[in-house]
Amino acid sequence: MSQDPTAAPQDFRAGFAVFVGRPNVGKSTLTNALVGQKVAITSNRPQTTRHTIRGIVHRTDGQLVLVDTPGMHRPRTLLGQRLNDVVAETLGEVDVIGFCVPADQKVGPGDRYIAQQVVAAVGRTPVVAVVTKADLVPRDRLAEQLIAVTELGREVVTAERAHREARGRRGAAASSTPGAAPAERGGAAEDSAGWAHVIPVSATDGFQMAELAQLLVAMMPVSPPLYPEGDLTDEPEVTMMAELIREAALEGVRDELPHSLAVVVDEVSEREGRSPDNPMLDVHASLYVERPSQKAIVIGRRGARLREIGTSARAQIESLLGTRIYLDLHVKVAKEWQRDPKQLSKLGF
Ligand SMILES: Nc1nc2c(ncn2[C@@H]2O[C@H](COP(=O)(O)OP(=O)(O)OP(=O)(O)O)[C@@H](O)[C@H]2O)c(=O)[nH]1
Repeated sequence: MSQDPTAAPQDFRAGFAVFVGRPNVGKSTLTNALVGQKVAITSNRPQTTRHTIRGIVHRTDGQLVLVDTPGMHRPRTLLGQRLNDVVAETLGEVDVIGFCVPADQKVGPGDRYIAQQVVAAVGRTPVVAVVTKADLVPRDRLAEQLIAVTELGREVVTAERAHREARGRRGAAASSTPGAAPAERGGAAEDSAGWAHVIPVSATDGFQMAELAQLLVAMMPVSPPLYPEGDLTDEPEVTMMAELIREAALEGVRDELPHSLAVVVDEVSEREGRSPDNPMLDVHASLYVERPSQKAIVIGRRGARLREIGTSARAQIESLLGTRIYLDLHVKVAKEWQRDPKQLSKLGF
């Protein structure tokens, strides 16, 4: 990255943040709203975000690199297990974690499970509880939710602390060494019993978005910018294309397809003989499903659904790349691929 570190102010802060939470709580929308451009994929189907996609927030006082993770959930298949491994790995590499809970749903076992996982995984990384979709509830219900989320933080942090003490303070010795000063950054599991902050936001109407960005930047370490200005995402375009195709394929399908659909972009090539100011890309992609019945769903009657998927994905990819594309889609059955490590690796999981 060719950034001149001397150009940044001395107290500039930069680092990584991740949003975690149940599927559909608004993590991708939040990332997009903070970054100001569509980088992660949103849809009203749970778990469209499978790959880690980063958006970068550039501010005069700092830079936030947002890592968008898949929703954490209880592992059921090997795929579920891998998703959780990715989440745990990501948690270990960031400077702050945003634990997202929607304002319009009661704090439930799913939220508690994730809160426990986060607190158990992070050690001294601060956790900010973000109450999303604040626009969906009246003020009094928002206040109740803030109290419930604060209470959840106290509960899981206290329990985790007790658990660590019971294990003979393994790993805690370092943090109690004078000078280690985890208090400086408000480590959730170390200092106060609870989240470092609790903040309500709405990504759709912009409520508290600037405050959230400021809060997160303030929690970054002092550092020169990590990426040059202008970079909105460093996710390879091919992955973005696959995500857009996957999103189009899931749209309007009500069964279990989300867990059974993977998209691989097999080839991208420039169409020959086009003028340089009007180029065109040929994109060949495969949609992998688990069973022939699912293949039929994706293809639809006489290929009608697959054509719709192609049209919708093509429009999205064209607007992403700013180039005309020809999109060629094939649907393939990869039997039980969710449980087969070899297939998983082939598909990039
Ligand atoms: N009213 C309202 N809806 C929101 C807000 N943020 C997200 N949504 C909606 O909630 C749904 C889920 O949002 P996503 O951003 O895809 O959720 P996610 O947590 O990234 O979901 P996964 O990718 O499944 O983990 C979408 O239909 C969004 O439009 C918000 O602030 N207000």
